[in-house]
This record gives sequence, structure tokens and C-alpha cells, in this order.
Amino acid sequence: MPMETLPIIDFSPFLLPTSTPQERRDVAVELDQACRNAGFFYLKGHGVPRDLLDNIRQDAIDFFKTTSEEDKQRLALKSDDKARGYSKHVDAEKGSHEALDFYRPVAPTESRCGIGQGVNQWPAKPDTFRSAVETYVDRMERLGRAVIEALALALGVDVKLFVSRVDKAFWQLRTICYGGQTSPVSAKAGIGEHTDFGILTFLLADSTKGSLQVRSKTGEWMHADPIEGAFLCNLGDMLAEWTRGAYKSTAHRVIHLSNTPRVSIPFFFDPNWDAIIEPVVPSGDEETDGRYVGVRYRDRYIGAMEEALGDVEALAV
Ligand SMILES: N=C(N)NCCCC[C@H](N)C(=O)O
Ligand SMILES: O=C(O)CCC(=O)C(=O)O
Ligand SMILES: [Fe+2]
Repeated sequence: MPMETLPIIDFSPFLLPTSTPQERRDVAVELDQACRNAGFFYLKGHGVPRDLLDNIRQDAIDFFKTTSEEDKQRLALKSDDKARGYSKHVDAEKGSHEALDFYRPVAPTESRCGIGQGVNQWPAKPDTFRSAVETYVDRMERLGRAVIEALALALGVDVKLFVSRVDKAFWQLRTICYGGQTSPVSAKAGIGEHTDFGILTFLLADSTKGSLQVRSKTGEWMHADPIEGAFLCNLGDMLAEWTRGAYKSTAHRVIHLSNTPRVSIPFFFDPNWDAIIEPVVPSGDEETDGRYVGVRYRDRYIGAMEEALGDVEALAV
């Protein structure tokens, strides 16, 4: 592994009402540079109170540690929605993990295909889990919008345009557990190489080191270990689409070798369900022009989910 390190960005000057326009711009430029280069960065000074991070992390750890197989199966993904609830992903090659997923609730409408349509399934225990998730998500949505505003500033794009694509963000909060006793036996723990398909991912994880790896610009894998109190952020495909590839959606994977479980909690800040994401920056060269022609987020989401559901064991009806 190379000794390269990922940038650490202090976002607080962007959030403070007392900051000057220049101070805000400086943070925006720093973010812009990280998005063009590493495609991954640590975000500190994000304003999300420490107790919210601690609460959701502890509840997620407790859920995976104490919930019986039977109770997990009661929360299994429903066959229409296929998104909200408990799932076990078993892939002997890429790695296995279990997850409990929450999303922005969406009322069923006729124009909607089943995938992604439904309401969250809340575990009975820990009994603080639901409020921890709801409080956390509320703050994370605010943070997501603020980072989008900063990127709009750096890119010279109308802030209102960017914000209009995320003001009802189809967020996903995933709690994941790798390895440990609950892990599906005979399969290694992890998640295969992929890019995230949304806009921005804010990762909160336990203190386990050496499991998450990101692909650097030069193609080598490097560890992205947690920094306490900071989020590890990576860019999704929608941000690459918006910027015609100027911002990279960076590949990453998890190889979890320890017998002690690892719990991680990515918050996926994605566009509105119906948003069309079209390039907002001038075209660079003919080669990339053809690749970035605009996408409807929900089409990308449904396609990605159909692919991901291939390794899910036992879907509830
Ligand atoms: N919302 C976004 N961007 N999610 C990206 C990861 C989705 C993980 C996995 N395919 C799943 O089944 O949920
Ligand atoms: O668990 C992690 O650290 C990363 C998970 C991830 O990449 C994902 O769920 O998309
Ligand atoms: Fe990911």
C-alpha cells in the first residue's frame, strides 16, 4: 500500500455565519480540488453534533450484536420495495455482509415501479434506533445540501439549480456489518470494488482499521482508515455526470479479515427521485461529451439495485 494520504477538509468556515465570502470561497476551492484529484476526502468541522454520531453508531453496533436471526428476517426487504429493511449479501468472491437500510419514505404512486417505493422498517431494539436515525438523517441532509452549495460556488454554477435537484434527496442510510459471529459462514467478509451511483457518500464507521480501501488516481489500492469525528466522503456517479467527469466517482472496496465485526454507516446523499442530472459545465473534449449526455436518477437507481439484488439471500414477500 502506498503512503499517500487523503485530504482532510475543515468545512466549518463555510457553515459559520461570521465567515467572509472569501473564507467561504477558500473552503469551496479546497473541496473542488479534492473532488478533481482524489475523489475522496475527510470532512471535519461539519457541524453534526458528536452525540448524534455516537448514538447512531452505538445503536447500529447493538442491533447487529444482539438481534436474533428470526428478528432480522422479520425486517427482511419486502418483495415490492426491495430497498428498505434487512438483507444478507453473500458473494464468496467479492465478499459478504449484512445490512439494514433506511431511505427517504416515498408514497406509492402509479408512475413508480416497485423498487424504492415504501416505508422504513424499524427494529424494535435498540429502542432508541429510530429516533437516532431520524435525527441523524435530518442533520445529514442539511450537510449534504451545504456541500452541494459549496461545490456550486466552486464550479460557478447557479446554486439554485444544484439545490433544486437535491431538495427532496432520495437519501439512503445504510448500516452494514462485516464479519464476526453473525457473518455468513464460508464466505469472506467485504464488499466488491464499485463506485457509488448517487452524489455524495458520507461514511461514519467504527474504529476498525485496514478494511476499507480506495483506489488512488494511480490505480493502487490504499487504506482509508477512520478519523474520529470526521466523515470520509466519496463522490458518486451523479457528480461525475454533472461535471462531465471533472469530478471523479472513485472506486472502493472492503476486505474485512478480522474476526471482530466491523460496523459502518454510509449516508448516501442522492438526487431527488425524479431529478434529471445533466452536465452543467462546458464541454471539455469530444471524447467525454459523448459519455455524459444526462441521466434520470431513478433509472440509474433501479438499474443499480437490480444488479445489487443478485447476491441477496431470502427476500420476504
Ligand atoms: N443510494 C446509493 N447511492 N447507494 C449506493 C450503495 C447501494 C448499496 C447497495 N447496492 C444496496 O443494495 O443498497
Ligand atoms: O463499509 C464501508 O466502509 C463502505 C461501504 C460501501 O462502499 C457501500 O455500501 O457502498
Ligand atoms: Fe460504496
